[in-house]
Amino acid sequence: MKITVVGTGYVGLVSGTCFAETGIDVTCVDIDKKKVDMLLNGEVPIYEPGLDALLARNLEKGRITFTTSLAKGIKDSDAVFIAVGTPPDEDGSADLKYVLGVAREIGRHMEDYKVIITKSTVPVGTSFKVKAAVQEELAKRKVDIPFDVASNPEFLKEGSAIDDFLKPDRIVVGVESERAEKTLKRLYKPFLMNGHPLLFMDIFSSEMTKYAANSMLATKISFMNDIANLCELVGANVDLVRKGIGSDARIGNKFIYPGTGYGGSCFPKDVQALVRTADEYGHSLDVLKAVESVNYRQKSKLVEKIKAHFGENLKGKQFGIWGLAFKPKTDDMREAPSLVIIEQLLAMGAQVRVYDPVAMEEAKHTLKDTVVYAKDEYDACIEVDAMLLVTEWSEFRMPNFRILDKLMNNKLIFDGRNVYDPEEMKDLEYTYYSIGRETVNGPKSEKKQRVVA
Ligand SMILES: NC(=O)c1ccc[n+]([C@@H]2O[C@H](COP(=O)([O-])OP(=O)(O)OC[C@H]3O[C@@H](n4cnc5c(N)ncnc54)[C@H](O)[C@@H]3O)[C@@H](O)[C@H]2O)c1
Ligand SMILES: O=c1ccn([C@@H]2O[C@H](COP(=O)(O)OP(=O)(O)O[C@H]3O[C@H](CO)[C@@H](O)[C@H](O)[C@H]3O)[C@@H](O)[C@H]2O)c(=O)[nH]1
Repeated sequence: MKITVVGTGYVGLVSGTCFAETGIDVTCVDIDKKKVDMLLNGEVPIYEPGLDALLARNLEKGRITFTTSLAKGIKDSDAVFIAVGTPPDEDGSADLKYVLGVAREIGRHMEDYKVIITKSTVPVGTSFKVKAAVQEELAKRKVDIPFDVASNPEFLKEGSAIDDFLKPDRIVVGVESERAEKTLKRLYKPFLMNGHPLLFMDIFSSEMTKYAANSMLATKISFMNDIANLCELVGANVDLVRKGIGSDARIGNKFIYPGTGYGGSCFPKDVQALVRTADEYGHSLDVLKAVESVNYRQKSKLVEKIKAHFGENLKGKQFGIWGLAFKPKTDDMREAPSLVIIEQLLAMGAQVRVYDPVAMEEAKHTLKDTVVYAKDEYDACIEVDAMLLVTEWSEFRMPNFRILDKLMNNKLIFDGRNVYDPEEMKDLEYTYYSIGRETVNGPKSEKKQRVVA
């Protein structure tokens, strides 16, 4: 079986490589020549754990190749996956120009039957726009080549993308013909052998499932951030509350970690796009509107604590930031909370030193020369007035506090991911702010009035 994947970003490259791993013959197409050249050399342009080795193996076996020519890429393939970006348009809706551009190009070049599958995250009804675009191009060519469209949203997470793809909780496929269903069943057969469910449904429901899934996960996070903020006010500990509610199987213990707000290339844009779609239908998604506003507020949470500690003017103060990427195990800086935090600190006159194990180069595109790029986490703390932990990389979990004590001007930490144990911070005599927990060794005015029965 031969397939083509158009777009070699996080989704296209991981999908293509994982399909190749099952023995399928894969051609990946991208308009970015530099990327294609790198990939042909076995160099992976993004940081995704395990991807280099998997790609190298499949390149060596000749099961995967890369090209900038879609015409060449789709020749003889049974299925074409569209996995290009769908960034937010000015009004928050998904911009479909890349997806529909690829659809038109497929229509211009296809010579035999294909299933054209939209893997990008797209609003309900987009697969039919893809169908119309292909049909239009075939009509211009005055040819009648049969094809089907299908929807197969992707649920992988950055940082664990390969595992998520090879061992998915489920595979969702929207189809409107038996022929397309048969092709996709064959394609996903190796995954079914491991017992992962393949859910066939109509195309509208499949497209909607992707937005509903991301919106539900974003809702859990914003809910927990709101509860964490209340925990601080009433003197409760959100870590205990999280464990207390997470052990109820109906709630579940995943995606209920409070922090500095959700970021990344998916949740912010997908929640926004679903709200926008609903508005277009005259339906207000009030829950999701609240999810967005809580998330917006949460990104300023650490800076609010800094303001309460130091006051509004941070001139002459220096801060060390640990972690820049929107989450650990990725170099993706899209919608990273660190960017909001740094912008606010700089606006208040502070100086900032930053360190991230893999996202420094990506971060430079946005932060340019506004910050000092440290060589490691300790270098980021030289003569700083406080350290801010923003991304919970595992290497930040057990720092050598004796070294930090000597480097920092103050023993002061603002932890945006609740990585450290407040009891240990107390023993080490740090002033320690975290999310949804009592401040350790904080100013006296911080002490909360507990409600006593
Ligand atoms: N990143 C994720 O974790 C993730 C997970 C699930 C779903 N998604 C969705 O998948 C889609 C892709 O996301 P991504 O993060 O992989 O995007 P990305 O920006 O990393 O990659 C998109 C790629 O498409 C290429 N491209 C653009 N136009 C093209 C064209 N006409 N022909 C060939 N290539 C073209 C770009 O050069 C780029 O390499 C989006 O809709 C996203 O919402 C992303
Ligand atoms: O309990 C949690 C879990 C996550 N986050 C934050 O949420 C954001 C997104 O994290 P995650 O979902 O792990 O990463 P993504 O790679 O953005 O993956 C999401 O977005 C993808 C693109 O649509 C989907 O495919 C995935 O299923 C979905 O989890 C990050 O900023 C995390 O820090 C929290 O604050 N608390």
